[in-house]
Amino acid sequence: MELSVAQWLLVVCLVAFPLLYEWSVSFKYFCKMAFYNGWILTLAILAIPICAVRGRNVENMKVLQFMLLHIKYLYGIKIEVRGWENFNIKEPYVVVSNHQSSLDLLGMMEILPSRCVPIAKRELMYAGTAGLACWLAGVIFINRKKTDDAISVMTEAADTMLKEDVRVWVFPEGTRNHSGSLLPFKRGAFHLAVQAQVPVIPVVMSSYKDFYCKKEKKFTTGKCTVRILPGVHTKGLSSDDVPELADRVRDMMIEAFTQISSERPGKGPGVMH
Ligand SMILES: CCCCCCCCCCCCCCCCC(=O)SCCNC(=O)CCNC(=O)[C@H](O)C(C)(C)COP(=O)(O)OP(=O)(O)OC[C@H]1O[C@@H](n2cnc3c(N)ncnc32)[C@H](O)[C@@H]1OP(=O)(O)O
Ligand SMILES: CCCCCCCC/C=C\CCCCCCCC(=O)OC[C@@H](O)COP(=O)(O)O
Repeated sequence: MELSVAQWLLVVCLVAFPLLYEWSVSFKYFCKMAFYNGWILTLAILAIPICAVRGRNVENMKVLQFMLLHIKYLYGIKIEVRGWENFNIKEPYVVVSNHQSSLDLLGMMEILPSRCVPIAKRELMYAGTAGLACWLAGVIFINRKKTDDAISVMTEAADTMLKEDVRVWVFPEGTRNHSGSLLPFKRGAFHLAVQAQVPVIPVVMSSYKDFYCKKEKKFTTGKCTVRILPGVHTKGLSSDDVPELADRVRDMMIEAFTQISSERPGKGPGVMH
């Protein structure tokens, strides 16, 4: 049997791809990340018409949550959640969490409370189908390059939280951080909570360094612990109290991060790049 050039190429690809995938840690990393983004963009195509029926509405976040929940199984990531009881508050609140990577979406979807929308950088709105799906689900977009704009969007959010019974999820580090600890906090989330006089609920996701490292191009299966900490009340606080509030919450989160990241013997939060 004679094979054509195209058939030879196909055979080489079919053999080479799995071999390369198994042998090269970084090839595997690129494939897994590309599939992660590609799969989310594809799921968004399905989510858009379902969400569009309701128009822009925070209830659509449930659709996205439901459609994204299976991804942890595709990647063999076990997520253990602790502190569910701390979400048992009927009123609105501000969730603040650490931000290591776009994989945080998995932990976020695992515990996302009802009627809760994340605050995201404006660039995400232009991420094709995912951006449109986020917009339809009521994600609040801020322009990080224009402080005044970002602040006025967040001030408006304080109003919306109370009027429409909405919770808000903020990454107070303001950017992804793989350093093995938490960056200094930006204060927007805490101004928001004080303006709306609602509690801040810190959420901490343990270090991914056992299974994911952007710098080493490593991405294997693994386990992540997500801890929901007790809410910190803001009743009676004013904007003068924001720096102290932000520092207090950050200290609580660093302590929890260090603890849940170093539970297995010989493991610590270490440095992840
Ligand atoms: C099925 C298909 C699915 C498809 C889609 C799937 C997706 C599903 C949805 C998931 C989406 C997830 C999205 C995650 C995305 C995460 C991100 O994008 S993180 C990046 C964006 N987030 C943030 O930046 C939040 C944190 N940032 C802040 O809080 C900042 O403070 C800021 C409000 C943005 C302003 O930042 P900056 O311009 O850098 O200025 P600062 O120095 O921080 O602040 C200046 C000054 O102003 C004070 N201040 C801040 N906020 C307020 C306020 N609301 N009111 C009054 N004053 C405020 C601040 O305290 C500073 O003053 P100070 O004296 O120095 O303290
Ligand atoms: C036609 C246009 C095609 C665009 C393709 C874009 C690919 C993006 C595909 C899927 C989007 C996945 C959604 C993941 C949501 C998580 C977002 C995220 O983690 O954003 C990072 C942001 O918090 C901090 O950004 P920086 O670390 O400051 O940077």
